[in-house]
Amino acid sequence: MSKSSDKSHEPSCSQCGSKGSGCEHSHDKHPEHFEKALARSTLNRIQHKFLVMSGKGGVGKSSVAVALAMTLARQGYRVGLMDVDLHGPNVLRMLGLNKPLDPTTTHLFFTVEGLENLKVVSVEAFMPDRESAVIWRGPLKHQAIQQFISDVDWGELDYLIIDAPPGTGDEPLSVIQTIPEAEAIIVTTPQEISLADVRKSIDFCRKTNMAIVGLVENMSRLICPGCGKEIRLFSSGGGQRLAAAAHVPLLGSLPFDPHLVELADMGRITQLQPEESPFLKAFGELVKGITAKSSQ
Ligand SMILES: Nc1ncnc2c1ncn2[C@@H]1O[C@H](COP(=O)(O)OP(=O)(O)OP(=O)(O)O)[C@@H](O)[C@H]1O
Repeated sequence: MSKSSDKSHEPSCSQCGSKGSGCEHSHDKHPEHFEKALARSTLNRIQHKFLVMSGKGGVGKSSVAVALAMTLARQGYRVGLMDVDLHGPNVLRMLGLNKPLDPTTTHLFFTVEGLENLKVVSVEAFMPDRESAVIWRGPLKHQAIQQFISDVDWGELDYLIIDAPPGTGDEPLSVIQTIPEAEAIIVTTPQEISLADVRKSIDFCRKTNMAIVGLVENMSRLICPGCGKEIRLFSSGGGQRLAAAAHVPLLGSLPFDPHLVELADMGRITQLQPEESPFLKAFGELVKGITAKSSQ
């Protein structure tokens, strides 16, 4: 089959299933059908979709999403990173992607120097400046998330990592509606106040039929740079207890890492190396667990 006649990647109409001009339904009258079909055609070319979420704010969702995407990309996987934390997007800042996206570009994603197999998309790229607040209600957020899928030229991907805002509101719900096969990676810190909110995230996943890949406990301990002794910053073992009680796997416990804060603040998170960063080092095992599960 010649390339030009290959319609396998063209979206098919959600009403009749025909591709391209073979469809008799009016998509001018119902553009949402076409948008949905376009999103589905894009999603069919992405193997695994993970939503990084938590009931609690500030537990390290973005850090986990970025480090996961970075580690997978370093291992040679084709990775997309999509920031749907519409009110507090941090992904571009952490990666030092400060320049506005070229408005004439058709592919609508950023690439990261040295990690050309990592594509990054964030609402921040479309705001007039980085200080502008997004003041949107649910339907607009839903539309934005759908367009992040349908309008971005993601191409073939092994993994799409989606960074969600805290809680169980519009954004994770829109992700599930747009990407029903998305699976959750839930981030918590060990203290009870965080675990209580995370139980709600687990309940959210169960009520919406979203599969849970597992739980990640972040900031579980500090490794003293002087003597190497482990210091428990918060109460210990919370992630493990919650994982056991909720019957979800504990994917890993990530240590507190001052290097991470420093480099993320400077927009140089890609300079983190597992040899110097206990946080990134712990991702070695975590990614092994995730890739093993996703290849089953
Ligand atoms: N393991 C860690 N060690 C040290 N600092 C960390 C760790 N994880 C996250 N941080 C720091 O904590 C802060 C919050 O992290 P991050 O933005 O990833 O959290 P979040 O859950 O995405 O936040 P939000 O709820 O606002 O979206 C950042 O300054 C980040 O550098």
